[in-house]
Amino acid sequence: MRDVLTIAMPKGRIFDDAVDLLRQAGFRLPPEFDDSRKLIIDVPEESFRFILAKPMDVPTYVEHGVADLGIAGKDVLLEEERDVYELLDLKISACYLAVAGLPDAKINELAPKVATKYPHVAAAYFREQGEQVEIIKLNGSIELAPLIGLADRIVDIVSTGRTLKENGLIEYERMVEITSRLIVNPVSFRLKDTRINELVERLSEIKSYALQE
Ligand SMILES: Nc1ncnc2c1ncn2[C@@H]1O[C@H](COP(=O)(O)OP(=O)(O)OP(=O)(O)O)[C@@H](O)[C@H]1O
Ligand SMILES: O=P(O)(O)OC[C@H]1O[C@H](OP(=O)(O)OP(=O)(O)O)[C@H](O)[C@@H]1O
Repeated sequence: MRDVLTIAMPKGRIFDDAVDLLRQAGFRLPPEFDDSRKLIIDVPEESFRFILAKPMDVPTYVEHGVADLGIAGKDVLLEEERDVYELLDLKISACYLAVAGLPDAKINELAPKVATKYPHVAAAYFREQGEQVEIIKLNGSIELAPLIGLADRIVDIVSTGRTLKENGLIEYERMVEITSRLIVNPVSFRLKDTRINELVERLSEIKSYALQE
């Protein structure tokens, strides 16, 4: 009997891209993946169990071993710093992290305030730049912060750039490119290596096929 692999999937933006990728790799995922509120989806024909989690929580499930594998944005992996291995860059849900703010902001603020959903990434970035900042953690609508005077700058995800533009903000610095990654629990990787390597191989084949095009 094949080992069952439990995979933590991020709900939201990445989900559809991740499902498409698994289907392209030849895994038969039932219609529940297209429209369902279920948080656990078993696919016995493929010996998979999927758990549907908040994107920021995926590495937590994998670190604790309740999921063998997970799909998470590089932004989440940088912020969470969990004890997991990154197996593959899936090259889906591409975006980047940037420092942004108002176009006419004063340059020499003393310890400027930085609003972000990514306090650890932001703190590490400004530390490396030798700049002292005060980090303000928000959970969304980050672009509001400079508009209403809560912060001088923001560190946030940019994809099309539309949110910055429509709120009259500009990008100061592009920090790091983001794509989604396949991550694994280190113990699962040892115990279920055959199945996990097969999954990685099938996903890598699509990647190389896509690159040839
Ligand atoms: N334009 C984008 N904005 C935010 N995240 C993006 C974008 N494009 C791709 N991503 C990827 O999608 C992930 C976030 O997905 P999503 O927006 O569904 O979750 P979330 O913001 O954590 O959820 P919620 O809005 O429920 O708090 C990020 O971790 C990032 O890797
Ligand atoms: O460059 P764009 O294509 O405009 O995408 C970037 C925006 O999308 C995300 O917000 P989200 O929609 O997740 O809402 P949130 O503010 O609730 O996090 C992100 O935080 C930016 O605000």
